Amino acid sequence: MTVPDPQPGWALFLDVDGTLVDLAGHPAAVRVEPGLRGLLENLRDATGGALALVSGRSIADLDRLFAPLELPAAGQHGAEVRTGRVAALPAGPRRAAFDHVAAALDAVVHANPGFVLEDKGSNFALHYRDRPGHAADAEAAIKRAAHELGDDYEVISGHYVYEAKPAAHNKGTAVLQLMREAPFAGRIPVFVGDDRTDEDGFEAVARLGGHSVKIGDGPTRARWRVPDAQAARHWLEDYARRFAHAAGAS
Ligand SMILES: O=P(O)(O)OC[C@H]1O[C@H](O[C@H]2O[C@H](CO)[C@@H](O)[C@H](O)[C@H]2O)[C@H](O)[C@@H](O)[C@@H]1O
Repeated sequence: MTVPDPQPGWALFLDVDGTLVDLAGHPAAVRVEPGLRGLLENLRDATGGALALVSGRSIADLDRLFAPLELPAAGQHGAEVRTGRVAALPAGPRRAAFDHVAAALDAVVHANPGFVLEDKGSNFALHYRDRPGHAADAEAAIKRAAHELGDDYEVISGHYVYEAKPAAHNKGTAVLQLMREAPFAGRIPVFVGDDRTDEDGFEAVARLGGHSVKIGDGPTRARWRVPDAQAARHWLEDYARRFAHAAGAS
């Protein structure tokens, strides 16, 4: 495990699936471990509020998952960003095209029992975890969806999932946006994540002179690495303990 020496004045950007919660067979089946909400509250206090969830999930989904906590967050891979309590979709989805694409993807799910569709508002995710032999079908369906949604949509892949998302936004653009605002501005950004989409976050914090921590194996642009999500959470617990009274430090 190689991690940066904990310092006061950090702003923390935390991925969710595979980082704060362990992966599960279905998006709704993840378990928020006892103590995780408390850890997030302690980290929020230790960073003077500069703690954000940066996820592929929608912000509404994050709020449901971590209720009653409503933290600063970036959802849908940066397509929506919230500081404080107001969420905004920077580029409103074209509803008619969205409804048509949703119906087409629903038909794909019906034809492929085991596929799971998430309509997140700006992004569509098509999960094939229960039909791993049919990844190509999921990819083709999401490619058709992205094509129909327009040139400004792209396809990304994650753990047994293909997603159609606005190309202009990613976890890196979300970090840069949050870092321009209080209470993040002026702090040293630290991004922790496990997945390919977290690489944009790693790159953004590197540009700002911050730290990037990759969970698990695999190629990465992150500077630091921990073996698994549990090790990352222990490291974050240590940070919260050390700087429990450092709110406002920068
Ligand atoms: O950026 P993240 O917070 O890591 O979110 C990425 C995607 O996570 C969810 O899907 C993944 O986790 C599910 C639950 O463990 C798992 O069943 C699925 O196979 C994974 O792909 C979420 O459902 C997606 O919307 C996020 O984009």
